[in-house]
Amino acid sequence: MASSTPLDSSVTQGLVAERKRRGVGGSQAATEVPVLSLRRYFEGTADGKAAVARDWDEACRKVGFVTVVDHGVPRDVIDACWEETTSFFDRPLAEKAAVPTSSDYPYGYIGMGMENLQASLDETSRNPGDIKEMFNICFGTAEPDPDKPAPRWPAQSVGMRRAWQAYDAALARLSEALYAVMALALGLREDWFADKVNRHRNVIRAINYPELRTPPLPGQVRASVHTDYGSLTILRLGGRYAGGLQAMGASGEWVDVAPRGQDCFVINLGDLMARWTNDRWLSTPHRVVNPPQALAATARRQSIAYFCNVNMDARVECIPTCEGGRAKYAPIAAGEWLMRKHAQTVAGQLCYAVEEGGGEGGGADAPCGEAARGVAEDDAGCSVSLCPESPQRPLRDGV
Ligand SMILES: O=C(O)CCC(=O)C(=O)O
Ligand SMILES: [Fe+2]
Repeated sequence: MASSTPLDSSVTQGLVAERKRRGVGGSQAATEVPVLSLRRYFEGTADGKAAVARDWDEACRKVGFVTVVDHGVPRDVIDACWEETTSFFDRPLAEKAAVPTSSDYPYGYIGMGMENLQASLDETSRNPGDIKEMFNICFGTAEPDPDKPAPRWPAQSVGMRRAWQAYDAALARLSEALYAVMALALGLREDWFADKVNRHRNVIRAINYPELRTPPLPGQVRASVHTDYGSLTILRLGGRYAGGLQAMGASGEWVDVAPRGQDCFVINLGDLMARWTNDRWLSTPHRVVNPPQALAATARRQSIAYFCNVNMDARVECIPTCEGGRAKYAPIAAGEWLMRKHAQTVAGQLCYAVEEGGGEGGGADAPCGEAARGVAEDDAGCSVSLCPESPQRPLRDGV
């Protein structure tokens, strides 16, 4: 089903025009996200691998999204991570927010309304923040990576650590297979990406989209329109209402990305892969719209995004097989691009403090140490205080 809403139609039209200007391809009407089985890749024959690579190439040229089945990630690993994540989000706000995102730790907890993904496309965006809360972690690799901060966990999270670590290991293996598929699809040696990801900064981002008990603010959605920043994103979707994810087609039409069956991952490419491939492959704009009004009060949604990020110092420049006569983008260091985009989406949002029950104790320190104002209560009786500079409103009263 394709749809568009008037509220963000100017953003959509801007994206369509900008992509036309850059000569970005894609289907005129991307009606469906293709389904791709990785079985033949894992079987290991040259023919099977080449067939998977061809299908991958076609999906990435036309849509930028692909649903992957036969992915090799054990079901119990996925389920354990999923359940630990739901339990985490059910905990009191003060516990969740005890590990906040900050300028020196770009992972951790990001609360309701604290991120506006649309600002990653347009820094001047003053949209209300997205209606979701998140917890992010980056495990890194066994290779030395001195600038990488160690993972920070909330208190009493032994089960969560174990489950998330297992998920990270399994998804990192899947990402290695996908980098090999991508290399073959681009006519490169199968291990072409290996030395660009041996110190990868893959991130698990768990997202809770709570039930909507009161109407959202005008223009406020679960996740505003954006493109992902890195190389690829491996998404697991679910909850009582798993719908809402939409991808933008070449003419600005919005297409529902519906997960097929239970055991699949929805995968989309990010900006660095579009730059690397000189826009042969699409970093497709997408968003998560709100559930229909009639379902909103029970429509809790959860997703776990696994963002595959290459080495921070990897130089991303047009892959020779993609040049086609002219490289469109200047080379860029992957880390620089990723951190710039992340900072835009939480600009002015990092200065929040949390106090349990409105009183003392148990709360996280305000990362910026500045006086805060604008307090709202969450379900667990916690209060969230926003920095005076914050351009966006606290949303605890909006959900
Ligand atoms: O939750 C989803 O389905 C998508 C989230 C997303 O696009 C993102 O966090 O980049
Ligand atoms: Fe995304």
